[in-house]
Amino acid sequence: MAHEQEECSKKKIQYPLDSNSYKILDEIGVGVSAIVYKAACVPMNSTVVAVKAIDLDQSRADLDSIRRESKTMSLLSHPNILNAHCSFTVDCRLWVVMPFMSGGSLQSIISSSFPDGLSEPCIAVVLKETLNALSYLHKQGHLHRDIKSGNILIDSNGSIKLADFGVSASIYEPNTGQGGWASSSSSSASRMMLTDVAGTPYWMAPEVIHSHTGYSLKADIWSFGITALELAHGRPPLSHLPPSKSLLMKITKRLRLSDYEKSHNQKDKKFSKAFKDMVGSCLDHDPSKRPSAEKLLKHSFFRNCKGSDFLVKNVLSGLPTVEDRFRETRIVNKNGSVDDETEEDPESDSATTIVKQRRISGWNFNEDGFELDPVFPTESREKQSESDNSDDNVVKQVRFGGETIIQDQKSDNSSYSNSGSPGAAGDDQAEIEAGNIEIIESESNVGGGGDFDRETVVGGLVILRRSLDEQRQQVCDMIAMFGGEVTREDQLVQLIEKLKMELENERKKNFELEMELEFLKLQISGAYNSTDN
Ligand SMILES: Nc1ncnc2c1ncn2[C@@H]1O[C@H](COP(=O)(O)OP(=O)(O)OP(=O)(O)O)[C@@H](O)[C@H]1O
Repeated sequence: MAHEQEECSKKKIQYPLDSNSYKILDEIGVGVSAIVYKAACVPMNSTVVAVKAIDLDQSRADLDSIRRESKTMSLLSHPNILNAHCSFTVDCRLWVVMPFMSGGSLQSIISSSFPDGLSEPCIAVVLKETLNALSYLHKQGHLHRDIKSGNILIDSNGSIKLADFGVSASIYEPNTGQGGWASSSSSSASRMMLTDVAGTPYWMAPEVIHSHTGYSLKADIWSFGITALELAHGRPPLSHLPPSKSLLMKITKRLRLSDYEKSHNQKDKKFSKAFKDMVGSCLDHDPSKRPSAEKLLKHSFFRNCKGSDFLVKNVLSGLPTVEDRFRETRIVNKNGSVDDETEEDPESDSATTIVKQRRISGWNFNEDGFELDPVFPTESREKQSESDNSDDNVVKQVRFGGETIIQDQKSDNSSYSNSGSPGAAGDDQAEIEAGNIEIIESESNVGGGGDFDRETVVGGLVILRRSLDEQRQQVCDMIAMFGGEVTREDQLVQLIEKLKMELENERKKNFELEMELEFLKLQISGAYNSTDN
């Protein structure tokens, strides 16, 4: 297919815009919708470059927005930002030609050679250089939106560059083609808000996931904090779960303790107070309380930071080449990857204790443990639940597949005793897999003599069904939001639900009118009787 002329920075050397000028040497990485190659640019003395071939059919951004974005990015210039040499299309792929960073990404380094994370002085150098890039970007009014170690690249001399602006967006351009904007009366950059969901789930700030509230530059600071944890532990929090599940759990703000515990296995690792404090400030749930990139640079953690030579000695020396590392990961993945989305949770089917199945209403950064810690539903609710249990109540557990939900007979509205918030029953269903419904009695709570209260259980199941319907609706909305197709069946179910609601409203209206009519009739007959008398 014909190669199109694309943007190329005027100031830079003109790299050829046809694929024939590049000799592919090796595959060095894969992303969600791209393959990265090491290549030689033949007409330019076979200069080694990296070519990222983005599959435009799979990419969430359309070609226009990628073009606009790469044009904007080519105007940026900073020693810690990786600018592309040029880009052009080859069939249904966009080729982005960029400088080859021989060390590859920090993600590829830790996953191959530092599975438990890097040392603190090394992390400080990497993060400081990344912050330099972020501070510059933010000053120019740009969000990166995908800060993670996979997008931090290192060269043979230890220099660090932030890459991958595939999902980055400018907060000065009201329409980047990347998504919607929440209106703002002020043109101030810090107040501008983006509203679409972008980035990679594990690193996403809460406000990006709950995108209806809008988010801004501080979303990058959250991801920066998660990246710090990733570099320290070797993996970001919740990474033992497939991304979709981690995203869903953040949306519903619900985790199971057993899920959490699996990721929390490095308690003995020690980190400095300054590091913990710096990361903690980035992971504040309130974006306005997170420091700016510029302010972070002044944090004591970065005060006696070493230089790039330190990284050469302590990270790069003895490291296999980026292509060898990539080959290795491919072999490991072929022999059974732990990140497999279809991986079964071994605990989900086993009879785990109720404590393990306790719901978690959110997560907070724990400075001491240097991790995200689970937050349980408020104490008053827990106590209420405990006292209800001791009150000779029959507590039923409704089990869906591997999930157990404790149902309290005395609960006001037959809701679930472990709901974190009012009306949260719908949220609880996020992880419930449709399947065998089993009603069992809690062994520790059969004070009521093991009665089987059919009414309570049926009431609970009706609520459960309603919340499942709501959940289905939410999932459909999410699929649509991510550009996926909602099946015909789902569309019909949605239509039926809508019609049901309309019917219900009409019934309610009719009932009210009938009551009014009855009332009027009574009034008229009363008035008639009194005139009669
Ligand atoms: N310019 C480059 N020089 C050297 N290696 C690179 C370069 N760009 C990317 N890589 C390697 O290729 C890998 C994949 O990069 P890519 O940007 O496609 O994926 P990612 O950022 O890890 O994932 P995602 O698609 O989710 O953003 C990186 O982890 C890195 O090791």
